Amino acid sequence: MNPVLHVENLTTIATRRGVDNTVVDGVNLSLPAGGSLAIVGESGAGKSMLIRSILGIHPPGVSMRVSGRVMLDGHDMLSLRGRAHRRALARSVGMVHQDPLRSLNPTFRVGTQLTEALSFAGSGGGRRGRTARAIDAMREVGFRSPDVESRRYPHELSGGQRQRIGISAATLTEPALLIGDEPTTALDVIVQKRVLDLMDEMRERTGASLLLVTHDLGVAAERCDEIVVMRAGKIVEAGRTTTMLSAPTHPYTRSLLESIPRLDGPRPHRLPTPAEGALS
Ligand SMILES: Nc1ncnc2c1ncn2[C@@H]1O[C@H](COP(=O)(O)OP(=O)(O)OP(=O)(O)O)[C@@H](O)[C@H]1O
Repeated sequence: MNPVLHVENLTTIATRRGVDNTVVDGVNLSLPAGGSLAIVGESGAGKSMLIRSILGIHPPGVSMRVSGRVMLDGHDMLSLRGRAHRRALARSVGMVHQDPLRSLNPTFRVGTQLTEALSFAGSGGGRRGRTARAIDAMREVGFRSPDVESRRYPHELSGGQRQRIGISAATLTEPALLIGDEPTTALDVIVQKRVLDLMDEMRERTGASLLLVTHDLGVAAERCDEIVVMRAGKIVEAGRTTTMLSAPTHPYTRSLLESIPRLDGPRPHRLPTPAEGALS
């Protein structure tokens, strides 16, 4: 079976104020249809830049030169431009952000945002059909009175409810790939578990594959079949979760594992920074 995402030798040079920085350095990875892959690494490792490079979404004010190959759900992403690129993203990718307020428009009711997402992805059924689908989708993510709640603005919902709308919006069009970009970092552990459970449930329902970006190796291990570990733009280790946890080969992965706080173990040490050069 073809992988839903296949990345070959992806390299990104970001230029800001005339200074070049290789933020993604020769990355290769493959995610099978229905599978789950976590990208872990400390802050600045290049996780966000990798996702941006895969999706072709560049931060404002930064020029990014991306080379290599990205096949996503049959789309040759690096060759797409303009409307074709936006359509491919809308059809094939759903994204859950750390802060759902970033992805929701504060000036539109949440129900309208869901129907607009359906419309943009080319979903049929007319206006009425799309509204009914949006209401159903809200019910699927646990809203009890979606007729009423769909008329609320994002700021009128709680943080947990907004994240549920975020997950609903990301899975509504049944994309082949669901990306969680630190989706639970800002949440307490109880809500964190609920959000991750809901993402798993929606994946089961739609058959989507999961690419989970996290600095939390514990979350990665619990939710994903495979893990890649990034450091300074490169993948330093990749493999099945069980293998990596029981027999990590790279010193950096071992340090990440040792830095997970445990109730029964010694207090973890701070990881050395790349500049300290203790690991390579
Ligand atoms: N807008 C930008 N312009 C230029 N370089 C950037 C920009 N954003 C990040 N970088 C650089 O890209 C590299 C990778 O950063 P990135 O944000 O991808 O790391 P990350 O692993 O996602 O970290 P975090 O977990 O903190 O989000 C870093 O060296 C960073 O300084």
